[in-house]
Amino acid sequence: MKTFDSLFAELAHKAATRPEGSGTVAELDAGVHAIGKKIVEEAAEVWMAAEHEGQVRTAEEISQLLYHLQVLMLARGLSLEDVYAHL
Ligand SMILES: N=c1c2ncn([C@@H]3O[C@H](COP(=O)(O)OP(=O)(O)OP(=O)(O)O)[C@@H](O)[C@H]3O)c2ncn1[C@@H]1O[C@H](COP(=O)(O)O)[C@@H](O)[C@H]1O
Repeated sequence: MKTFDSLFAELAHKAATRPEGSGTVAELDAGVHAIGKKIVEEAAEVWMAAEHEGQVRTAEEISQLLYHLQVLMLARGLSLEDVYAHL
Protein backbone atom coordinates (compact mmCIF):
# COMPACT_ATOMS: atom_id res chain seq x y z
CA MET A 1 0.00 0.00 0.00
CA LYS A 2 1.19 3.50 -0.85
CA THR A 3 2.11 5.71 2.11
CA PHE A 4 2.51 9.46 2.49
CA ASP A 5 6.29 9.08 2.20
CA SER A 6 6.24 6.73 -0.77
CA LEU A 7 3.78 8.95 -2.65
CA PHE A 8 6.04 11.94 -2.01
CA ALA A 9 9.03 10.04 -3.39
CA GLU A 10 6.99 9.08 -6.47
CA LEU A 11 5.87 12.67 -7.04
CA ALA A 12 9.40 14.03 -6.53
CA HIS A 13 10.62 11.59 -9.18
CA LYS A 14 7.87 12.73 -11.56
CA ALA A 15 8.80 16.37 -10.94
CA ALA A 16 12.44 15.60 -11.74
CA THR A 17 11.85 13.42 -14.80
CA ARG A 18 8.68 15.11 -16.13
CA PRO A 19 7.11 12.07 -17.84
CA GLU A 20 4.57 12.65 -20.60
CA GLY A 21 0.96 12.65 -19.38
CA SER A 22 1.73 13.19 -15.70
CA GLY A 23 -1.01 15.14 -13.92
CA THR A 24 1.55 16.07 -11.29
CA VAL A 25 3.81 17.73 -13.84
CA ALA A 26 0.81 19.58 -15.29
CA GLU A 27 -0.21 20.76 -11.83
CA LEU A 28 3.33 21.89 -10.99
CA ASP A 29 3.44 23.81 -14.27
CA ALA A 30 0.13 25.49 -13.35
CA GLY A 31 1.91 27.07 -10.37
CA VAL A 32 1.42 27.70 -6.66
CA HIS A 33 -1.70 29.84 -7.12
CA ALA A 34 -3.53 27.10 -9.05
CA ILE A 35 -2.33 24.39 -6.65
CA GLY A 36 -3.51 26.47 -3.71
CA LYS A 37 -6.98 26.76 -5.22
CA LYS A 38 -7.06 22.99 -5.69
CA ILE A 39 -6.14 22.50 -2.03
CA VAL A 40 -8.96 24.78 -0.90
CA GLU A 41 -11.40 22.91 -3.17
CA GLU A 42 -10.27 19.51 -1.90
CA ALA A 43 -10.40 20.66 1.72
CA ALA A 44 -14.02 21.69 1.23
CA GLU A 45 -14.75 18.29 -0.33
CA VAL A 46 -13.19 16.60 2.71
CA TRP A 47 -15.43 18.64 4.99
CA MET A 48 -18.59 17.87 2.98
CA ALA A 49 -17.74 14.18 2.73
CA ALA A 50 -17.11 13.96 6.47
CA GLU A 51 -20.46 15.55 7.24
CA HIS A 52 -22.61 13.87 4.60
CA GLU A 53 -20.94 11.09 2.61
CA GLY A 54 -19.59 8.41 4.91
CA GLN A 55 -16.28 6.78 5.67
CA VAL A 56 -15.16 5.63 2.24
CA ARG A 57 -15.86 8.92 0.44
CA THR A 58 -14.22 10.86 3.29
CA ALA A 59 -11.08 8.73 3.10
CA GLU A 60 -10.99 9.20 -0.68
CA GLU A 61 -11.27 12.97 -0.41
CA ILE A 62 -8.59 13.06 2.30
CA SER A 63 -6.24 11.11 0.03
CA GLN A 64 -6.80 13.70 -2.71
CA LEU A 65 -6.14 16.56 -0.29
CA LEU A 66 -2.89 14.90 0.82
CA TYR A 67 -1.87 14.51 -2.82
CA HIS A 68 -2.41 18.19 -3.61
CA LEU A 69 -0.58 19.23 -0.43
CA GLN A 70 2.39 17.18 -1.60
CA VAL A 71 2.31 18.84 -5.01
CA LEU A 72 2.38 22.22 -3.27
CA MET A 73 5.34 21.09 -1.17
CA LEU A 74 7.21 20.16 -4.35
CA ALA A 75 6.25 23.44 -6.01
CA ARG A 76 7.73 25.34 -3.05
CA GLY A 77 10.80 23.09 -2.73
CA LEU A 78 9.78 21.73 0.66
CA SER A 79 10.89 18.28 1.85
CA LEU A 80 9.04 15.89 4.11
CA GLU A 81 11.56 16.74 6.83
CA ASP A 82 10.73 20.45 6.52
CA VAL A 83 7.12 19.62 7.38
CA TYR A 84 7.77 16.84 9.90
CA ALA A 85 9.97 19.25 11.89
CA HIS A 86 6.75 21.03 12.88
CA LEU A 87 4.71 17.97 13.88
N1 LIG B 1 -2.98 10.26 -5.65
C1 LIG B 1 -3.14 10.95 -6.66
C2 LIG B 1 -4.19 11.94 -6.80
N2 LIG B 1 -5.16 12.32 -5.94
C3 LIG B 1 -5.85 13.27 -6.60
N3 LIG B 1 -5.33 13.50 -7.82
C4 LIG B 1 -5.77 14.51 -8.81
O1 LIG B 1 -6.86 15.20 -8.27
C5 LIG B 1 -8.03 15.04 -9.08
C6 LIG B 1 -9.19 14.71 -8.20
O2 LIG B 1 -9.87 15.85 -8.09
P1 LIG B 1 -11.45 15.80 -8.13
O3 LIG B 1 -11.99 14.55 -7.61
O4 LIG B 1 -11.89 17.07 -7.48
O5 LIG B 1 -11.75 15.70 -9.64
P2 LIG B 1 -11.83 16.82 -10.66
O6 LIG B 1 -12.04 18.15 -10.00
O7 LIG B 1 -12.77 16.37 -11.69
O8 LIG B 1 -10.35 16.78 -11.22
P3 LIG B 1 -9.69 17.82 -12.15
O9 LIG B 1 -10.71 18.22 -13.17
O10 LIG B 1 -9.29 18.97 -11.23
O11 LIG B 1 -8.49 17.12 -12.71
C7 LIG B 1 -7.73 13.89 -9.99
O12 LIG B 1 -8.31 14.09 -11.26
C8 LIG B 1 -6.22 13.93 -10.10
O13 LIG B 1 -5.89 14.88 -11.10
C9 LIG B 1 -4.29 12.69 -7.97
N4 LIG B 1 -3.43 12.53 -9.01
C10 LIG B 1 -2.45 11.60 -8.89
N5 LIG B 1 -2.28 10.82 -7.77
C11 LIG B 1 -1.19 9.84 -7.71
O14 LIG B 1 0.02 10.53 -8.00
C12 LIG B 1 0.89 9.69 -8.71
C13 LIG B 1 1.41 10.41 -9.93
O15 LIG B 1 0.36 10.73 -10.80
P4 LIG B 1 0.71 11.35 -12.24
O16 LIG B 1 1.57 12.53 -12.03
O17 LIG B 1 -0.63 11.72 -12.82
O18 LIG B 1 1.40 10.29 -13.03
C14 LIG B 1 0.12 8.40 -9.06
O19 LIG B 1 0.50 7.41 -8.13
C15 LIG B 1 -1.31 8.78 -8.79
O20 LIG B 1 -2.06 7.70 -8.31
